[in-house]
Formats: sequence, structure tokens, C-alpha cells
Amino acid sequence: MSYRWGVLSGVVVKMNNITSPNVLVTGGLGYVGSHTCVALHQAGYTPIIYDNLSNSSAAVAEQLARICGRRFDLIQAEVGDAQALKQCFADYPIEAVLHFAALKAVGESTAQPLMYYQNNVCDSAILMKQMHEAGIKRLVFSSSATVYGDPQYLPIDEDHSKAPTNPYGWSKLMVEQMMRDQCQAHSDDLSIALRYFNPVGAHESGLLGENPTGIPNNLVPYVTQTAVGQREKLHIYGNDYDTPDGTGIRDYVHVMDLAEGHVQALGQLYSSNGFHAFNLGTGTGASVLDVVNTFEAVSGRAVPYSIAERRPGDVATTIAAPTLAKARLNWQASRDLKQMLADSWHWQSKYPQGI
Ligand SMILES: NC(=O)c1ccc[n+]([C@@H]2O[C@H](COP(=O)([O-])OP(=O)(O)OC[C@H]3O[C@@H](n4cnc5c(N)ncnc54)[C@H](O)[C@@H]3O)[C@@H](O)[C@H]2O)c1
Ligand SMILES: O=c1ccn([C@@H]2O[C@H](COP(=O)(O)OP(=O)(O)O[C@H]3O[C@H](CO)[C@@H](O)[C@H](O)[C@H]3O)[C@@H](O)[C@H]2O)c(=O)[nH]1
Repeated sequence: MSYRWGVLSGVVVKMNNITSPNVLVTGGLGYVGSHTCVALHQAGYTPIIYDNLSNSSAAVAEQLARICGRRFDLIQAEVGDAQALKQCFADYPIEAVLHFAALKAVGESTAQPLMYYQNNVCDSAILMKQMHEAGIKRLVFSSSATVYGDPQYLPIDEDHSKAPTNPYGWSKLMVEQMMRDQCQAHSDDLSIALRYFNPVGAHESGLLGENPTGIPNNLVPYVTQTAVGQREKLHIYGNDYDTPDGTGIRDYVHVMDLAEGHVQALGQLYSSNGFHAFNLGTGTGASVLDVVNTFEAVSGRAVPYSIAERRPGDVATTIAAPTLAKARLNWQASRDLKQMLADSWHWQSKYPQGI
């Protein structure tokens, strides 16, 4: 059965009659959201995907069906469309919302801040209002290590000062504040912000992965696209940082580890109310040259590179303290850098142009 809500709201396709708890996944066709749909399915939840396809492709839904052996219902709509949300909450009993949908390019957010505040903050307020009206009390939000700004100490724990250095980062911190205030106002609301460090890697099948449009901003997709021949060479942004090899150090975390972190966070939402924030990272750092060398070793491909100027806004090192997530969510990253890069390469070599 399929039916329309009208031009703005898109299409709902109802295909399944499943009794496992429904979880609404906004941005479920995107990079982290799609991998999380796999982990949710494995854990016995039914993801209902809600995405406007602004930065993803409907082909991801097909890949999910291949991995999971079933199709998930897909609602193509805007998070800021209150009517579409109302209809969705009327159509499905929803246990919890996992809110991934956002714009995420730091540079673009500096050039077009209002677009970021509208899409990431205002639309999140609309989502939270509709959740409240529908009596849905559980929310897991994709936050970012970017809320901390320039590290004052390492590793960065959740109490570190919050001082975003760009509108994207502020948009994440503002949504966290809305969640905090909403939980304060409604004592039975439960919400968790997960502050990701640097998500990389792909599903082990090679059927899902990071699918950036245009020239990648992030290191790992640039490395894999260079290795597959799409880019001539990698530009390493600075080799004069105060790090052992002079290149920037980051806490890379496998996207399937992140996905499993969301499942753990959902479990926590049944036992503890109020607002909580957790870092999701490994607690160890890798430099740009570590990434290049490890990638070459696992892929057998050369990655030509040259040293370029530092990129404005970059810091030398960010590393998470992931201890709170271990203590409270019983979550710990288990996949190492080799695995992350081998899986990224598996995906990229299978789909050189993405999907
Ligand atoms: N990937 C990272 O490096 C990283 C790091 C920290 C935090 N995050 C956060 O994690 C979340 C997921 O990131 P990702 O890397 O999967 O990004 P992504 O762009 O791959 O996925 C986001 C998805 O949301 C959809 N979307 C965006 N705005 C929407 C809207 N208004 N209504 C409906 N759908 C909308 C897009 O079409 C896309 O499918 C984002 O909130 C991002 O800010 C990502
Ligand atoms: O072509 C490239 C791209 C990156 N780098 C370097 O590689 C490292 C990692 O860069 P990148 O993958 O762009 O990640 P971050 O700059 O750490 O930013 C990511 O991680 C942050 C913390 O989660 C999020 O806020 C951002 O949105 C997300 O892009 C840094 O040292 C960069 O200078 C290069 O040398 N060449």
C-alpha cells in the first residue's frame, strides 16, 4: 500500500508489518544514519527512515535491503515539515527518535550560517515539538566533538568547556541546550547527545560507506578517492604541528562502532531520564601520516601526497576520553585503524564513483 501526503511531504511506503519496536531515524539514508539502521535491525528494532535526500541517495535504501534482507519504510520529507512529522507519528507507534539529519560542512556553515541554524536548529525544534505533542519521550541526537572548540586539555572529556569555532558547531551545541531545557521542563523526557569524534570506515559488506558529494573535505574519503584514481594526490594540511610527525592527530572511530553506540544509547534511555551527553571515540589518536601509511599497507595502493599550508581552523590534536560511554552505555569502540581503512577501501573499490 502506498499513498501521498502531498508535494511538500513526499511519499510514505508501507511495506512491512513487524512487531519489533519502531525507531524513527532522521537522516537515515546518510552516512552514519544508514550504518545505524543496520545495527538497529540487528538489535531487533525496526528503523523507520525519514530523510529529504538532500545529501544522500535512494539507492542507499536498496543497499540496506541487501544487507538486512528486508526493506525499511522510507518517508521522504523535511525534518522541518511539522505536518509530515504529525502524519508519521500518527501512522507509526514510535518508541524513540534517532536524529541524524543535519547539514555538516564546517566551511559552508561559516559562509551560510542562517541555512545551518534553520536546518539544524529550527528544524530540530520542530521535531522536538512534534515528538512532545505525540508523547514520544526518547531522543538520541548526533552531536559532535566540534562543540568543544579548541582543546584546552587532552583527552577531551564531556566536562571540557564548550566553545564552538563555527556556526555548524554552534548549531550542535544549541540543539543540546534545547534537549537539556526540554528535559528540565518535562521530567519524564529522556535524551542523549552523542558527540562523535572522527567517523570513518564502512559496513564490512562494502555495500554501504561514505558517499560525499563533490570534493571531499574529510581526510579518509580524500585518501580513498586518491587511491582509486579520482584525485591526483592528497594535500596534507601542515607538517609543522606540535605532534610526533608534525601532522594533525585525530581520534578516528569506525562508523559501525558508532552505530552500535546508538543502540547502547537507546537501551540507556529506558533506564534513566533527563539529558546526558557522551563522547564516542576510541581514546587513541592517529596522525595524517599514520592514516596514509596504514591505508597503503592495508590496500596495497600508493597514495601520492604533497605537504600544503595548514587548513584554517584546524588544531594539532583532538582525542576523546571515551570512559563515560564505557561506564554508562557499556560501549567501547572495538575496531582499529587498520579495520577502518580496510573497510573504507573495500567500499571505495567496490563503488569507485560512490552510489
Ligand atoms: N560525519 C562526521 O564527520 C560527523 C561528525 C560529527 C557529527 N556528525 C553528525 O552526524 C549526523 C550524521 O552525519 P553524516 O555524516 O551521516 O551526514 P550525511 O550528510 O551523510 O547524512 C545526513 C542525512 O540527513 C539528511 N538531511 C539533512 N537535512 C535534512 C532535513 N532537514 N530533513 C530531512 N533530512 C535531512 C541528508 O539527506 C542525509 O541523508 C549529522 O547530524 C552530523 O552533523 C557527523
Ligand atoms: O584533504 C585533507 C583533509 C584533511 N586533512 C587533515 O586530516 C585531519 C582530519 O581532517 P578531517 O577529516 O577534515 O576531520 P576534522 O577536521 O577533524 O573534522 C571532522 O571532525 C570534527 C570533530 O568531530 C567535526 O566537527 C567535523 O565536522 C568533521 O569534519 C586534519 O588534521 C586535517 O588537517 C588533510 O591533511 N588533508
